[in-house]
Amino acid sequence: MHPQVEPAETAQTSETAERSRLDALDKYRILDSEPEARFDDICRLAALVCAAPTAFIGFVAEHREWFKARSGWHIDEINRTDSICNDVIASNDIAITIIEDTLLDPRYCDKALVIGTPFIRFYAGAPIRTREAHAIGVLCVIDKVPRTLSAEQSAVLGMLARQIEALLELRRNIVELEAVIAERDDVQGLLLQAHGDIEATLAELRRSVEATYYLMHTKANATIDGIQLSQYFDTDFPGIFFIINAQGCLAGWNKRVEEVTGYSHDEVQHRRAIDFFDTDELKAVVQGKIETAFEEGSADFEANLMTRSGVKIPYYLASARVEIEGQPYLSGMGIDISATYRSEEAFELRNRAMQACQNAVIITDLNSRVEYVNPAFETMTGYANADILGRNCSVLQRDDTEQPELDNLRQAVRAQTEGSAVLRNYRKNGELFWNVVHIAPVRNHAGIVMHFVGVLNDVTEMKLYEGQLEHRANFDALTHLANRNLLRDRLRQAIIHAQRHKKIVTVGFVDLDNFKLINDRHGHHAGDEVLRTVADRLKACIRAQDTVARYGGDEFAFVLTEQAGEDNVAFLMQRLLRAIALPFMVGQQTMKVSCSIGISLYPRDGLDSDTLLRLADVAMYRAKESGRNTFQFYTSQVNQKVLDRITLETRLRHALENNEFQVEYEPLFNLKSGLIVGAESRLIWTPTDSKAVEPAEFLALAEQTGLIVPIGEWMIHRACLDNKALQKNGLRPIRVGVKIFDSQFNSAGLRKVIDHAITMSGMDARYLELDVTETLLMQNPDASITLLAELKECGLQLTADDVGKGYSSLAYLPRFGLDRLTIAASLVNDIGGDPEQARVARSVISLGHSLNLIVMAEGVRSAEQLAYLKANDCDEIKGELVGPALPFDQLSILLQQDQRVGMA
Ligand SMILES: Nc1nc2c(ncn2[C@@H]2O[C@H](COP(=O)(O)OP(=O)(O)OP(=O)(O)O)[C@@H](O)[C@H]2O)c(=O)[nH]1
Repeated sequence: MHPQVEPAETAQTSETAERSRLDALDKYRILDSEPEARFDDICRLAALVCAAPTAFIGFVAEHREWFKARSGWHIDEINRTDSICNDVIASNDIAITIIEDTLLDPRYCDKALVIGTPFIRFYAGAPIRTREAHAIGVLCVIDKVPRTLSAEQSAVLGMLARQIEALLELRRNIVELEAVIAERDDVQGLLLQAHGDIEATLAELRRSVEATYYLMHTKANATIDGIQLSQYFDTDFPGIFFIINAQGCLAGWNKRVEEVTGYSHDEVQHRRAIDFFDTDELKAVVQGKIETAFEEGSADFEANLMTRSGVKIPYYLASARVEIEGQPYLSGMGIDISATYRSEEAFELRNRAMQACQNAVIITDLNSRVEYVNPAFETMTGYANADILGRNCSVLQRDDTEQPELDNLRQAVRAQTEGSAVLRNYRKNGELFWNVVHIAPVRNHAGIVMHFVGVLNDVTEMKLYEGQLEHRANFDALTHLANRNLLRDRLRQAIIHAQRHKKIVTVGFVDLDNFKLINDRHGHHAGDEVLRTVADRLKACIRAQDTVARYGGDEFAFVLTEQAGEDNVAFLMQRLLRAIALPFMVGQQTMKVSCSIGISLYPRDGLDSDTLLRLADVAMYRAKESGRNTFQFYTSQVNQKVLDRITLETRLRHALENNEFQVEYEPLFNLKSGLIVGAESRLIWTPTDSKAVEPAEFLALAEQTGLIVPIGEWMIHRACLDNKALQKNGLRPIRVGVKIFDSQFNSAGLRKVIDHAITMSGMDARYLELDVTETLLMQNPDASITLLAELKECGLQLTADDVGKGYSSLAYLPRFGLDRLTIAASLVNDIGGDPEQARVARSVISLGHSLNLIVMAEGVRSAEQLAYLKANDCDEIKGELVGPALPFDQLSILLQQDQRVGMA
């Protein structure tokens, strides 16, 4: 181990790795390339799916990050030192890098792009890697607010990065193929030349045959055996020349024969022609050729000549029969075709590179006529080589030639540059498919463009999938209406149009009234059905060119253009309210639902989409406050009221964590003994920065916002803990009553909350009394019966509050498993004033007793009321006459005194 040399080695290794990464990046020729539609599409889709305002595709070069495509950002490149993507590249991690809040990360909190435009708070980057696994770029989405990505969004981002890699491979294929095709063109030139040489050999052969005749006839005494013919053939011919006699032996030859074979004159003399060849098999072939030439007049063939030293040289050999002095001879010639062989091999090799390319390859001439397609092209298009050779490659578009992207390719061909396009092409069987096409000119060694090469990638499936993603990102799955994304987009477009043409845009915000109850009573499934019905009705009322959207939950919104004035809008709103309020069937049940609508107008109320939507929402709140099932235009007064409500809501949301709630207890007395038998808990809210807020003011808001559920839970815990504390102090045990609010009653998990409160406090459950209003119980009596039975299993006591106020529940009351009834305070109040109401109070007492329930009267203010209740056998009372609600300490003192209240 040499620890001291490690850092230097590591530095060197990373420097080498960086060098090869930069080399790999160069191979794609992507830096500073023209914008390309496909990269732009991917970028836009990444932003849409990840619901991010900005996305970009960046490539990290030596000193800079350069952006190939951007959505929602307008910078071409940044310094590498400012780049967050640089870290993604450096980590060489294949996973997506997510920085949920850059300001909380010391590596990024002071980066220029974090503290300045575009103020990156959230960053997610999927690396783009080469086939050798070098990270060269990143597909990123960024946001101005801290956040994260869902698992699905991460998966889509990764998949889009893979698409970019496939596009890059097309570019790299092109770069590699350009070289291959240029070499192939050069080799083809050599081959043509070699074939020309063979033609020349044959011509020379004819000449030599004639010359041999001439020689033999003019030099009457010449013997031809054993002579070197070169002296008679003063020629530049680079090949060998020979004469073979009837015995198959060399009778004459030129000097080249000895030079090529390495045999001396004497060795060549009378050597059989077949002795210049290697194997017996080959010798037999050559012998056959010689015999053919003697019999038929000529023969030619290719074979390896073997030299004296054993080297084999490929030769093209041709011979013709001649007669010399009445004797048959063969006059023959041969040329070395090693170079041709090599060229052919090279040609084959280049062809194989294109054949093996996974992407479809097409080579055309300068008039776009197809010269070559590889097997992948055949598989992709269904066109075999023979179908398409010589045809214009526009055959792939059939009649669909008006595609704007085709101009990119036409322009590239004209300018003899690279170009790319996303095209609708058609297979041989007529089926449409989507292609990414990248083309480039191919230059020969003299720099002249001879061909164009195109590489095609079938992206049909990807296009379909992207279409689905886009649909999902823009439309609501339940109702198929536009979602808030698309609505905002449409609203922005409508504003631009209205600005140009001096028109009005109407923005409406619709919220269903008391929709929660539908879910609670009939289940989520029925709720969904209601939402779908409302969506259909809204759509039916609004013109097709306008936009209706599901904004979220039970909220809808619409954007209307071309509406002439408020009167028309008001008329339409009335129609809308009526349409929504019509009864409809869900399963076997008839249902009704109403909605509240808020409206804002461009340009009167606001000039941008965010403001208009916010103000329509504000107006909708006002419509709710005006009693629901109505609409309201935005006005500044509306704004003030709603602002007050929103302020209150914000404070209420923090009240629990700020410990701003207390509980007070109103004592309950037994009418016979006069002793305290219970205490009714009451919630008090005193915000830290203001005076106490009236329960009437905040409880309704807590109900509407759903905050009542955690607040109610806290109250149950507090009441149990306080009551147990009294018992721990040795006081006589009493019941503690807790009112259950509507949302609490309907929320899942009330039983769990109660179990938890009882266990945590250690109080015996029988000292807990839950008070539920009769109205609430009767909203869905069957469901109430089930829930109350479940709650009773804990051992607690149940009281029906406000009995006698309205509902006639005689059939149900016995089935609720109650322990007590409380006579409605309004009835008690009327005792002494309205005899009829007093009689109703008396009936409630009899009814309770007939059901074996304890009956309590609340809100007792006067001695007269007390006397009446006592005379009619009411069991328990509370009210200002006998004692107000008290803080825990004072209740404790009161219990310590355990005084009887005079009940005379
Ligand atoms: N069935 C169903 N319910 C949903 C869906 N999305 C949200 N909700 C429910 O819609 C209800 C929205 O209730 P709110 O608008 O807050 O209250 P509300 O009962 O309509 O009362 P107001 O708006 O004050 O009239 C909540 O109970 C949500 O759980 C959904 O996709 N399907």
